[in-house]
Amino acid sequence: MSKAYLSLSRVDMTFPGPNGGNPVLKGIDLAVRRGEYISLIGHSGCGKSTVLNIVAGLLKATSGGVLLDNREVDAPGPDRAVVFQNHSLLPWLTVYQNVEIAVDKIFRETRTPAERRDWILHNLAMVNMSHALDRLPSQISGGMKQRVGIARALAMEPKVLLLDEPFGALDALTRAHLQDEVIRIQSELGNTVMMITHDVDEAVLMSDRVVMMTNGPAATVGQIMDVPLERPRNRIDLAEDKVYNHCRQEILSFLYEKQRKVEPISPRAAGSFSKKEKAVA
Ligand SMILES: Nc1ncnc2c1ncn2[C@@H]1O[C@H](COP(=O)(O)OP(=O)(O)OP(=O)(O)O)[C@@H](O)[C@H]1O
Repeated sequence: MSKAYLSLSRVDMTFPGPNGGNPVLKGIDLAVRRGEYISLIGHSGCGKSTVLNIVAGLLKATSGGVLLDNREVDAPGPDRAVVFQNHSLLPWLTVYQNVEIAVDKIFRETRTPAERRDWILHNLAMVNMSHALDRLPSQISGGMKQRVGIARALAMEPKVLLLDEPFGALDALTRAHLQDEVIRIQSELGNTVMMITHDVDEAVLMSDRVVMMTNGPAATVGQIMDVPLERPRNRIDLAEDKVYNHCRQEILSFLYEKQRKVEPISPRAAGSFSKKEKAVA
């Protein structure tokens, strides 16, 4: 593998708590190439968002470190843009203004107002939102809000795009549509992307590699799978593709055989189980 652009080395994370705290991550090692699209998949609560938040600089690892383009990550910064499952648009600003606020912050010193305006319009056009520039978030659909969030992230020209279940709250058709748009944009721009997902098909369809995490506590990287599918990828053709189905199978086997979890059927049936699932792996 060529030199890592983003690397996590021996990352441990223990949240404070009784009896020495809650060890969530243990010895996470991961090297991501420039322009690579990787997905993190694993059972609920295993620590995927914690990994992403450490890369974003929103959380500090208990030990170990993160390097991005040879610089240590120790705080949030504009070189890492995050898109969350539930959009984080400012409700009192229009679509245009929500992107403008990020662009002005980053490029105020280096680009003229006209250049910044063109850049905002360009990024909103890329996600097909040019028709709704003056609308407020309350006046657009969930899928449109996610598009604006993606445009805002892209407009920051981050070194890494961090996507935390970006399509998780969308209906199936909107989700498919937006996945295709992100695939197209990534192929045009060559972004380095780390995406969290629960969706096996989404992981295979979009990623160059899928990172499978073991169950917590003290979750780590259990397996990393290459997705050797040519790009551009077409979701309809892939349904019949042997390689695609093999990749799906590999993830399913990891999640439901090697890292199987038993979930209580209902709180009443759960008896003395804690709210979190009980791992039996
Ligand atoms: N700030 C925090 N303080 C204390 N514990 C936390 C904090 N953030 C996460 N945790 C705990 O760390 C564990 C992993 O959480 P995390 O959100 O990273 O998992 P996840 O794999 O992203 O889950 P999901 O798939 O359900 O979103 C959980 O047990 C959670 O309660």
